[in-house]
Amino acid sequence: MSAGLAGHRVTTAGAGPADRRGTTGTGPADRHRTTAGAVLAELRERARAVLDPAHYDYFAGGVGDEVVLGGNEAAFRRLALLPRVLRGAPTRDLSVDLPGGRLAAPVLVAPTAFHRLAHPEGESATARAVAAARTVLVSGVASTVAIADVVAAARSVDPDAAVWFQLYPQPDDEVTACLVRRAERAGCTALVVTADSPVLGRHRRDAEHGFHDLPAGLAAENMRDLPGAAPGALRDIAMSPAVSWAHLDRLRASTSLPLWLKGVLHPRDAVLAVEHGVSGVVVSNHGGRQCDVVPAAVEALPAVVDAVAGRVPVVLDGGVRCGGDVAVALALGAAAVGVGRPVLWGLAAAGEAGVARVLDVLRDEVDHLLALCGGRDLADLTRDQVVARSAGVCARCG
Ligand SMILES: Cc1cc2nc3c(=O)[nH]c(=O)nc-3n(C[C@H](O)[C@H](O)[C@H](O)COP(=O)(O)O)c2cc1C
Ligand SMILES: O=C(O)C(=O)c1ccccc1
Repeated sequence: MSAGLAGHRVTTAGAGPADRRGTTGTGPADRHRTTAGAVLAELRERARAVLDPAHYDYFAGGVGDEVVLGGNEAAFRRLALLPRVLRGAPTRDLSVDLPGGRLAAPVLVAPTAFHRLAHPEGESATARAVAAARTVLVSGVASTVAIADVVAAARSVDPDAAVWFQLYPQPDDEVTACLVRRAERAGCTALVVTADSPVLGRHRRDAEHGFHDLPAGLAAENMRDLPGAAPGALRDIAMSPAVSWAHLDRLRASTSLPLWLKGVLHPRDAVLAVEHGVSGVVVSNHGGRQCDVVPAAVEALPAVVDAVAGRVPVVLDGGVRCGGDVAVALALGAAAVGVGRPVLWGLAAAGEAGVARVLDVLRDEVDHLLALCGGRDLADLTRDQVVARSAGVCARCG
């Protein structure tokens, strides 16, 4: 890496894999001019400009008064990292092994619905970008491309690409079982069960736009040809108000795939999840889309990490918008983070290349931060490095 600085040329030896890439539209020179936060904000604005306002607000919006929506990002701004010094390493290893796949960098793509609202190629474009970045796509049951085609798109880029399948347990066990078989047959390498949605959150923005249905030609393609519906017909994705640990047990018994539980905030639920045989826990408040009274995801993280006590990995999603957010979450004990909306903005703004850019700037910024914090690999980010900061210090967010 080299940069002109006050008339001098400053060179860093062995700056690591970041500088050998450049396949995703963010060349080394570009990296010196911008930040992940600025890139993600710009992509969001481009997405806002190209999307139907109802679709933009479906993606952007949250539940209730959107307290938690804003709180996820705000909570990261209140945390700072204390670097360790004189612990240098010429290169860094950002990879992480999780049940269900290896990530080249600790950022996976959280499940979000209806990617074809953002871009005509929908989840296929997302899957190709994620596979090229050698991380994991958690593909939602509410995808507008069938899961078999999502996995095929990922494997067209990398035959070893890992795609996980997210599902809501359906009130009819037979329907749930059929979805699991579909994910297995497609080649998914893990299942993610979302537990924070026994009922749907109430989204004011959707109500104001009258946005309740997908436009003609788009559908939740995984919901075709399921038990209880006519051939070719679509079933609705149902929420299950009576969902219980027994549903999780049946799911656990029905597949040999690693099972993740997503939407955990209470440490005792994390312990129960481990006792019920999950392979991993996702600390998440659904990006502020379900319950508007909960803490920020990063605020809930440390207690869950402590409760799980290393028995399974913990992933966090919600409000991750820059490399610093990733580093803070990892220092607090997350094995990796998920990003939701930034991927939708990249997809809407520039399709596959836009998603690639989101993943690339985040990975590059984490790599740079790890170097600044004296880390050789992600285990070198530890909780003692996280401290509170006074509010209002981020130039971007105020
Ligand atoms: C438009 C949208 C759709 C979502 N759909 C799902 C879904 O179908 N299943 C699920 O488990 N989570 C869903 N989520 C939640 C994400 O998986 C994730 O928890 C959240 O987006 C993370 O927050 P972030 O957007 O701030 O990164 C959705 C989020 C958004 C924004
Ligand atoms: O919009 C969401 O957040 C979500 O989780 C969902 C649930 C059902 C269908 C589509 C998306």
